[in-house]
Amino acid sequence: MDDDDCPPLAVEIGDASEIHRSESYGRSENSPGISLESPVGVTVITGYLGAGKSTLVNHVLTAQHGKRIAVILNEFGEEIGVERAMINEGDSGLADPAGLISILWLDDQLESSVKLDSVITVVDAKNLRLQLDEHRNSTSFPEAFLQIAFADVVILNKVDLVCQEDCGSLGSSVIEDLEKKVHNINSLATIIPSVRCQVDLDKLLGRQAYGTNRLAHLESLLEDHKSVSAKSRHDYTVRTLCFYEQEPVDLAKVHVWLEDLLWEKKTNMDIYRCKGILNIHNSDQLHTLQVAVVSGLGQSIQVYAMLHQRISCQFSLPSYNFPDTSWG
Ligand SMILES: Nc1nc2c(ncn2[C@@H]2O[C@H](COP(=O)(O)OP(=O)(O)OP(=O)(O)O)[C@@H](O)[C@H]2O)c(=O)[nH]1
Repeated sequence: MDDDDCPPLAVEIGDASEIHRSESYGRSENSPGISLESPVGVTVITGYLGAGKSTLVNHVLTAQHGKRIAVILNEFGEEIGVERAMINEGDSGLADPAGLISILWLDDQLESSVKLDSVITVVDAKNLRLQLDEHRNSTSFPEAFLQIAFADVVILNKVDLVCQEDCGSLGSSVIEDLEKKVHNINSLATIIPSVRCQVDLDKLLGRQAYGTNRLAHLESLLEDHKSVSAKSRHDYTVRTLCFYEQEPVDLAKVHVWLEDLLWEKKTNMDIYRCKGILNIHNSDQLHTLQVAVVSGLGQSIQVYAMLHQRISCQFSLPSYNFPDTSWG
């Protein structure tokens, strides 16, 4: 197995305060004390046709935030650079954010000048239901699933079209229902309802969703979704599933488990994204886990989270059979 093909390793957390000092969302003249050496954060904005991506970009570019922002447009049709690399991944490459994530999420040791910060998916509140329903008679999932599965933040845009006027009780229940649909696919995504993507940019930029050292953030994210569990064993959509283990785990066993799941594909499922925190035997440090996998088309699954040995997965099979989680 090449190094590149190796399963992801849990990363030891060093002195967190030290790490935070050297990390930033890009370089800002208004951020004294931030190292000029820190990589520039890259936020990937994705979403279905017409959902409001350009509207969001315009908002980001015109809002007063003191950050210096560059936009790279990846429009369909101009086969250059990153886009060509993604097209070569397969015919869904353009709308599936996985290809772009794999290009931007680089090993720290490569000392890249850019760093993947987070994936933001804009969805159209009016059409989301239709877009998700498209898969019913298909063997693969429409892009809408993948875009939500990879999202750290989902902007539920155009809520004005589903709740008229002041968004009374009927409107809010429609929004709650849509939020539920999104969380069924990806329970760890932060959902922000919006009109014309008018979202507080502090909630979008600099999230460090792929950071290996934001322990408190990751822990509270996972804790909030502790209740997510394998409720339905018959579900044909992409979804999230959680595992939780009380006792410290053996890192080697976790590696084998991940290998079976991600590389050997013993479950015959595709994994998109894993996040987690591990309490390892004989280690006085907690370990975090971040995985993003570029998968092919077809049945899909997403292992998402571990909280002290808790893992959640999004999956798409009529029944599932995860490798035994005896990590102790
Ligand atoms: N009613 C309503 N219209 C919106 C909202 N946000 C965006 N729009 C409109 O929706 C249309 C599509 O918005 P865009 O921002 O161009 O969407 P996009 O995702 O960039 O579109 P493509 O690049 O074609 O995929 C435009 O006419 C916007 O003005 C919203 O919250 N409510």
